[in-house]
Amino acid sequence: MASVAIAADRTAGTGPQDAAWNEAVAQIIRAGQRMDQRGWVPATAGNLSVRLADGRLAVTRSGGHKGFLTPQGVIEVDVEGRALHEGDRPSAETLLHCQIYRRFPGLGAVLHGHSVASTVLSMLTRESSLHLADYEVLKVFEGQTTHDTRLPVPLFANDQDIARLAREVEPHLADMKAGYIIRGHGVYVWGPDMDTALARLEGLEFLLACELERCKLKGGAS
Ligand SMILES: CSC[C@@H](O)[C@@H](O)C(=O)COP(=O)(O)O
Ligand SMILES: [Zn+2]
Repeated sequence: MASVAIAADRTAGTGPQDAAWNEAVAQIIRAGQRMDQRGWVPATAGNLSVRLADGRLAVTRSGGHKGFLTPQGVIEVDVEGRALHEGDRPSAETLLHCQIYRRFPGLGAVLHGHSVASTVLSMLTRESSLHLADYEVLKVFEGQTTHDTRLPVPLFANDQDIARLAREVEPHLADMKAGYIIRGHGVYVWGPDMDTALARLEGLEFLLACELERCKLKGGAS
């Protein structure tokens, strides 16, 4: 992924200054732009994070537009999701990112977006998962080698209490192959690095868009 120029004069309290941190910030900015171009982060929706090789966590600041991030829009948190620099307010959903990093030690990036397809499809069914089957693009997910498979994408009730939502998600995380969806809200997807996480998000969103089209043609949810 190409680098984004990082301003040298960071303001106090916005995080560390070093090459690895700046690269993580650049990846988050680029990914936010990509997600915005695809219409997956309307208004101030979505949040993005990177885990650096030394274990530091870089996450988007709460409330900003993720398509117009600057270096000041990315801040450092600890493994519990607490800002390390006074005055910083990390994403309201930081706990969900931290939970995923804790569960998967090799993980490098977590992405959350609010696409139309994930929002609408998750509100059309009462099932506890959406199922994606027979699509070639399923091979974008880890361990998938054929279209001839059926991947569940778990659905969880939306909740403004993120700690409670994290407790709902926790028992299911280890088995997830393609991320998960919060009903009427959006998707969480991850990968060993930002490029892979973005590819998986793009794959999942493509598949959800296909499912939405099929629903429209059939006149109901699958
Ligand atoms: C447009 S409101 C969206 C928020 O409530 C939330 O779901 C979200 O994705 C962004 O929150 P943020 O705190 O900026 O990371
Ligand atoms: Zn959200």
